Amino acid sequence: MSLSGKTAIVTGAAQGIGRSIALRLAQDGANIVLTDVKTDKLAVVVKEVEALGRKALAVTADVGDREQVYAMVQQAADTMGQVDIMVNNAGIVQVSSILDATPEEVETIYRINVQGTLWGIQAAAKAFKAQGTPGKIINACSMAGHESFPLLGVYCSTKFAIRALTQTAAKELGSLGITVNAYCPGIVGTDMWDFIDRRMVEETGAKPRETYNKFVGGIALGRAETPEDVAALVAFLARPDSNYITGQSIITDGGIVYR
Ligand SMILES: NC(=O)C1=CN([C@@H]2O[C@H](COP(=O)(O)OP(=O)(O)OC[C@H]3O[C@@H](n4cnc5c(N)ncnc54)[C@H](O)[C@@H]3O)[C@@H](O)[C@H]2O)C=CC1
Ligand SMILES: CC(=O)C(C)=O
Repeated sequence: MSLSGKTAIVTGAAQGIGRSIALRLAQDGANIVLTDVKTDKLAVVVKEVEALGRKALAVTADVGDREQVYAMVQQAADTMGQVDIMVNNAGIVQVSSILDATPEEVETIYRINVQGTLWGIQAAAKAFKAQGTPGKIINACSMAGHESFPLLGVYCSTKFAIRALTQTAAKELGSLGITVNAYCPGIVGTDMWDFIDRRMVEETGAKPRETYNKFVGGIALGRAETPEDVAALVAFLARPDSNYITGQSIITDGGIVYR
């Protein structure tokens, strides 16, 4: 119960990795503010958090909209009394070649992945500062934030950007007692990978599941990552054990990308 009495905000918490992070932080004692654009699915995760004996608050918000992010963090602080941990998990993927990427696609993914993370860092850091408390900011990066992959170039560039934001925020906020780190998963079989696999079929003529299986086949530990594997790293970054770590984008991919 190392997070007992703490409040964590998790964005993109309605499903996939965000849901698992919310449940793991709740198991570790934290009350959870869950935010996403999928209101119905959020309601299910609220019940799951409450079943673990923690308080849960769902706030529908689009992380790409700065005002909505600030309002969500304020609502979290007002309802829970304080916020201590911010997990900027929400993100989307796109599959297109460098030659085919369109302005609309690029604008959308940068608005959600890059600006969404930036607004989350800003709003959380300002809340910690106003409270006069230290805090932990934890961003979703990817192994694709360390190495780029064909047809995922624009997505990878957003994750490289998140690594840069993580380093800079760590340098700027360290004197306030705020740590800023990122988790970098590998191949996690969520809706995101279903989408990547479908688009790879369209783009390359690969058979369904062929791209996913090829990536999984390259993992040193011999299996795909689970959302719970990712949540375990996030839980470490959220608890005092990681207090002397900041500015790091830590790979958890079972052995694909080595840094
Ligand atoms: N699945 C994977 O293999 C990997 C995922 N990641 C990252 O982990 C994070 C979570 O990914 P998954 O759970 O796999 O994806 P997912 O697609 O299953 O879930 C993403 C969640 O984010 C929410 N979301 C999307 N746009 C939003 C917005 N504008 N505002 C608020 N919420 C929004 C969605 O509604 C959804 O609930 C993402 O940042 C992703 O880039 C990183 C490496 C690998
Ligand atoms: C989805 C993702 O982050 C990959 C392929 O690394």
